[in-house]
Formats: sequence, C-alpha cells, structure tokens
Amino acid sequence: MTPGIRPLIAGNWKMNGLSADAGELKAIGEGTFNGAEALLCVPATLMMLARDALGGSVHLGGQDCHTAASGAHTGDVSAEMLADAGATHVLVGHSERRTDHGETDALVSDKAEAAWRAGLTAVICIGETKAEREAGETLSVLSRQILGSVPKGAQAKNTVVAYEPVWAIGTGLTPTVEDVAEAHRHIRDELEKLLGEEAGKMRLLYGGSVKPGNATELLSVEHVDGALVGGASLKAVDFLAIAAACPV
Ligand SMILES: O=C(CO)COP(=O)(O)O
Repeated sequence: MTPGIRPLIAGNWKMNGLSADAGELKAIGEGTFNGAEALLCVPATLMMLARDALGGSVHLGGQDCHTAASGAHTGDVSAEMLADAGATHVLVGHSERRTDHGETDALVSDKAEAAWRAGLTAVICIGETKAEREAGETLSVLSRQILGSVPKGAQAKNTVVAYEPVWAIGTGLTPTVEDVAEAHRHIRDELEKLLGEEAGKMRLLYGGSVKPGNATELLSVEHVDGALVGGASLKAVDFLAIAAACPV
C-alpha cells in the first residue's frame, strides 16, 4: 500500500459470464469492500445487465476499447460506447490482448488516450513473460512497456497501472513478495521519470493468481495499491474475501 492512496480492488471476468450470472453480480454489488474502491470489468455483452445488478457501489469497466469513437470496425467496441453503457473504467493492454491480438505498446497508449477522450479511467496492464523473467529482463521489460504504453498525459485520476506477470496469470503461481516489491518500486520510479509528481498518487495494482489465501500478503507489499483479479472475481464470495484482506 502507498500512504494516502485509496486501494482499488478490480475484477476482470475476461470471456466469462452469461445473463444467468446476474445473481453473482448482484452479490458483488451488495458486498462491502473494506474501504477500498471496487471495479468489475465485464464482457461487453453484460455491461448493461452488470450496471443494473451492481447497483452503483462497484464501478463498471470494459476489458478493451478501440482507438476510434465510432466507425467501420466490425466486432470492436469504442470507449464512448462503454461509457454510454455505464462504464467508468476500461482495461487496456491486458497481456491476453497483447498475445491474442498482437497489441503493441503504441496501440495500448492510443487506447488509453481513447479511454480518456470518453471520460474513462484507463487501467494500463503491463508485465513480463516467463522467458523474460528467466532471462533477467523483468525490470527492463517493465521500463519499455511503461515508456511505450503510458501516455505523457497520464494522471492519477484517469490512469491506473496494473502489473500482471504473464506467467502468474491463471496459473496459481505468484512472484515472491520481494519480487512484487521490486517490480512495483521500479514501476513507481519509471512513472516518476515520465510523469513527475503525479506518479506518486497513481494506483499500482498487482494481478496474477490473486486469491483469498494470498491477498493479505500481496496487498500489504509497498506500492501495491490494490489487485486486478481474474478467476477469483467470478465468485462473489472469493472476490469479497480478497477485498476483506485489503489493509486500509
Ligand atoms: O489476468 C488477470 C486479471 O486481469 C489475472 O487472472 P487470474 O487472477 O485468473 O490469474
């Protein structure tokens, strides 16, 4: 945690969820988040249902946006459309987008600016692969991704940075607390070089196999200002247990 920063507990449902899951959304909306802010990023098909089921106490987010506001881009969703459906946030540059759709740092940066244009907070995701970690390149990869994916106009009120080591996503593996501390300290330092003082106020989330059982440990690391939770956000009881572990 960083003194003075209110933590953010964010969920990412990825390509999961049907209208039959409205009860789970309602249970998340009725939950308490231990003083943290809460965000749930749902598939585009569930935006409006989630907006109503969450009931306003949990922010609603998209999982990706196009750079344009509208136009001939079959299958894509714009930041303006997400805002219109009730979103306040959008993930950009998730590793699954970078891998599945070949998204580059430059594109991710453009998507963050598109999010701001629509009045959304961009949650910019970065993180190294297993091969990069094993080659000792973690910190240099994070530097490169920050420089390329975080636009110069980033402010604490319109940007969150999520560190998600690719090898920790959906695997049950997590870095040691020392490794998380080193990565987050490095991210803060790199953001400071890019953005100056504003970087000190920006939320830095950790993501990758966050579960109720490891949340206390991960969330108490310095410069970890919340979590980005995949699998464990699909069940309200687990997501709320993670929030309950959040030191405030
Ligand atoms: O990718 C993630 C969140 O965006 C993390 O997913 P898991 O929590 O399932 O590892």
